[in-house]
Amino acid sequence: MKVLLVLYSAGQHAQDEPKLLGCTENELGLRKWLEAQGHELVTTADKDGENSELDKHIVDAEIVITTPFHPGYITRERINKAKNLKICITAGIGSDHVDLAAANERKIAVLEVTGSNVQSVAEHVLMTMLVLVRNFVPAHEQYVSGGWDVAAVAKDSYDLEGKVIGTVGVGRIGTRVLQRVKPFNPKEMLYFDYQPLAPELEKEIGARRVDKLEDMLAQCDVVTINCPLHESTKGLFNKELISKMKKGAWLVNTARGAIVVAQDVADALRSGQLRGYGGDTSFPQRKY
Ligand SMILES: NC(=O)C1=CN([C@@H]2O[C@H](COP(=O)(O)OP(=O)(O)OC[C@H]3O[C@@H](n4cnc5c(N)ncnc54)[C@H](O)[C@@H]3O)[C@@H](O)[C@H]2O)C=CC1
Repeated sequence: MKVLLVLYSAGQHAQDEPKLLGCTENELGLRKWLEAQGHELVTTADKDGENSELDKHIVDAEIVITTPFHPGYITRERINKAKNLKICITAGIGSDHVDLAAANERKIAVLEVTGSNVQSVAEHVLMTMLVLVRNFVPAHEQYVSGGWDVAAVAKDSYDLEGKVIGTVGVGRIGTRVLQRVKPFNPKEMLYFDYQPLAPELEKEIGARRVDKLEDMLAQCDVVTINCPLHESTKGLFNKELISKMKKGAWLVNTARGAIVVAQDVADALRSGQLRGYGGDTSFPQRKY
């Protein structure tokens, strides 16, 4: 079988740290094993534009593996060209870089490594909440550039303690976020999801389910987005939904950039409707 691996190139960093597996140099540690099984492995970082290596090799590849960090976008056009494609694997979580409808029509299986980095994301969410609420970045920038106007920093610096925190999506990451927020003594923790938490877990965490997203947003000081990007979450946080949030709330979106409308977030930050926004992903994912 021909396996096409689309990863970022790490250069010297790959040599510095051989455990940095998600790069073209270290190839997820797959080459030796795949070749021993008689498969062909093609690895590339070149994924954009019609003449990319991805476009060249997808034509006869049977398996494509890519990551959300340097995603090879598997569009309908590419799927149409990929006559032998049987499996798209996401070396991570979130397969929105694949046109799922087109893959489904062709019966191409789309698989991901469920649970693979959920702790890292939950910690990242907590870090982002603290950094935003504490007004850390402006304070840091001010200090390293030689200034120190303490009042300018202090007037916008708060604690997580006593705040209402809500998550959109309470799957593997959302649950871990709530578990990590709990020791900070929030006033309340809320969640919006189609699926309720198991009653014992809900009780253990001390979170409350809210049936309507808008109702949850109206109560939250901090909102964290932990649902997948799909047809009904694309552009979900637009001007209208953001206007339903509590004025001056913080929004943390480590899920996917396209769940928010970037311009509407920027406008809300300027108007003060949002006090801060923290992201971890953008759309399209920024090039290296
Ligand atoms: N920044 C990063 O590096 C990473 C980001 N992610 C993102 O986080 C997302 C969630 O990951 P997991 O928690 O592992 O997935 P999961 O499948 O365990 O949980 C997702 C939850 O979202 C809920 N959901 C789906 N649509 C919803 C909607 N419209 N409103 C509210 N809830 C909704 C589901 O019912 C489910 O409970 C991934 O799909 C991915 O986009 C995941 C890993 C790394």
